[in-house]
Amino acid sequence: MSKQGYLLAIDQGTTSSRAIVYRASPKTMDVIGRGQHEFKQYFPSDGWVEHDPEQIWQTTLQACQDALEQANIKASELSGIGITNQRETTVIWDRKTGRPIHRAIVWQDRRTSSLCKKLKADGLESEIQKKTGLLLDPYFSGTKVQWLLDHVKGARARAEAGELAFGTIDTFLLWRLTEGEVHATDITNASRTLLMNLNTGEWDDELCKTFDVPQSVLPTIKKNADHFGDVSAALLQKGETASDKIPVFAMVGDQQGALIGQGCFEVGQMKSTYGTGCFALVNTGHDIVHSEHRLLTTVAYHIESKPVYALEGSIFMAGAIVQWLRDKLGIIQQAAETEPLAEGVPWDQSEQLIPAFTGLGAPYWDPDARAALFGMTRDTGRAQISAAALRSVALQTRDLLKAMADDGQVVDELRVDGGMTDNAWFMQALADMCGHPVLRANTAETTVRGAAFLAGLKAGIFDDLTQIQRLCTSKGKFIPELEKDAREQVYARWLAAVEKVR
Ligand SMILES: Nc1ncnc2c1ncn2[C@@H]1O[C@H](COP(=O)(O)OP(=O)(O)O)[C@@H](O)[C@H]1O
Ligand SMILES: O=P(O)(O)OC[C@H](O)CO
Repeated sequence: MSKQGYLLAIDQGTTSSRAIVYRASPKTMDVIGRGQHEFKQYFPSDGWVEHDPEQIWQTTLQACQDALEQANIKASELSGIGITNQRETTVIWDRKTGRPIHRAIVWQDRRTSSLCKKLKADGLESEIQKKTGLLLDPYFSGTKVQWLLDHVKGARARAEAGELAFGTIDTFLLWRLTEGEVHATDITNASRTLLMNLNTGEWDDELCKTFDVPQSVLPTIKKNADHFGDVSAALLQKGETASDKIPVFAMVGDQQGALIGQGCFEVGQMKSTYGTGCFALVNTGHDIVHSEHRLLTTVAYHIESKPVYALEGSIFMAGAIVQWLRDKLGIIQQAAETEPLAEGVPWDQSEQLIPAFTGLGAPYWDPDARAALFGMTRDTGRAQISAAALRSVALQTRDLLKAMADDGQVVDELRVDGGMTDNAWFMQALADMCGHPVLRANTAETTVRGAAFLAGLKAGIFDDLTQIQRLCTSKGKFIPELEKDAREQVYARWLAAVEKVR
C-alpha cells in the first residue's frame, strides 16, 4: 500500500464549515488547500439555538470544493475523506427526499431543560449516568430528538413508519455525501446522544424508551477509522467522473478529533480546546471511569479491538466571553486586543468575572447561575475587565483539572489548541492558574488534523498511532511563574465568587 497520499478532512463546527486537503506521509502532514465558510445562527427564542441543515451542507460542500481547488489536485486523487463535527447537534430528515423536517437543534440549545428536570425528578439520572457517562442536561441529543418528534406535526407517526432518519452532523453529512446511500454514525458521536450504552457501544432499548425515540430512526454505529461509504468525485469537483468514488474513511466528534490531532494516545494525556467553549478531555485508556465530580465519561476513540475512553469537562463560554467584550460591551474591536490590554494587570487584581452567561457547565452544571463582575473600583477599565475575562477561562480550566484530580486523573501538562491559544497572555495565565506547563500545538487545526489522521490510518498511509504521535509536536511551552501561595489565593477567591452567583 502507498505510504503517501492526499486526504480531505472536513470540520463542520458551530460557527463555520472548514475543509483541508493534506499531503500526508508517515513523516509529513502538509496543508495544501483550505476552504472555510461561516453560516447563520438562529436564536428563535430565549435559550434556543438552531442551524439550517441546508446551509450546513452547502457551506461544507463549498469548503471541500475550495480546498480541492487551492490544493490543485483532482478529487479522484484523494486517498480518503475524514469528517469531524460539532457534537450533539440534532437533525431529523425524510429518508426519501433527504429534506430535514426542522432546523437542526444546536448543542447550546436549552429548550429541553424542563424535560431534563422532569426526568431528574423521576430519579433517572444516576441510572442514565451509569449507562451513558452523561448527565441529564439539554446539551445532549436525546431530549432534542424527543422534542422534534413531539413538536413537528406528524413526525412521530412518520418516524414509527420508518420514514425518518435521525443524525448528528457527521451522520447528516455522510448521508448527503453518499447521496442517501449510507445512514451511519461513529461511536464518539453516538456516545453524546444519551441513547448509546457506553458498556456495549450499542443503542440501548431502555434508554430509547426513556427518551421515547423509536430505533427505526437511528443510524448504524461504527468505529472511528472504518469504511463509512463512498463519495462520487463529481460531487466534489466539476468535470470529475461520477463513477470515480472516494471512500469516507473516518468520522469523529470534534473534541475527540482534537484529542487525536494532539496525539494524546497515552493514559493521563489531556488536551484542552479553547474555541467558542472549552472542552478538556483526558485519556483514561480502556477503563470506563465514572466521575464522582460531575465530569462526563465519553468514548475518546475506537480504532483497534477495544474502545479508549476519556473523562471530559465541558465549559460553554470561553472565546465566547471575548466575543461578548467585543460585541456587547464594545471595549475591544478584535479578540487579539485583549492581549496588550491585559498585560499590565497584576495577578491579584480586585475584579473578578464569573462568566455564567448561560449558566455554568462542568463541574457545576448549574443552568440557573448568571454572570457577574465583582470587585470593581474607580480604576476599573477595559484593561482590568479584559484580564478578568481571560483569567476566568483559566480559572474554569482549573476547576476541571481539580475535578479530574479528585476523580484520580492527575495530569502533569496541558496540550492546548483553539482560537484563544493565539493569546500569549492567556497562555501564561493558564499555566499560572493551573500550576502546570501549557503546551501550544504546532498547528491551530488540531481538530481537522485528527480526522485526517484517522482517514490516513484506514487508507494505509500511517501504520499506527505511534507514527501519528510523532507528527504532533508543540510550538510553545508556557511554564508557571506565579508562586504556589499566590495561585491558591486567587483560586480560593474564584471559588468564593462562583458560590455567589449560584
Ligand atoms: N487573540 C485572541 N485572544 C482571545 N481570544 C481569541 C483570540 N483569537 C480568537 N479568540 C477567540 O477564539 C474563538 C474562535 O476560536 P475557534 O477555535 O475558531 O472557535 P470555534 O471552532 O468554536 O468557532 C472566538 O470566540 C474568539 O473570541
Ligand atoms: O464546534 P465547536 O468547536 O464549538 O465544538 C462544539 C462541541 O463539539 C460541542 O460539544
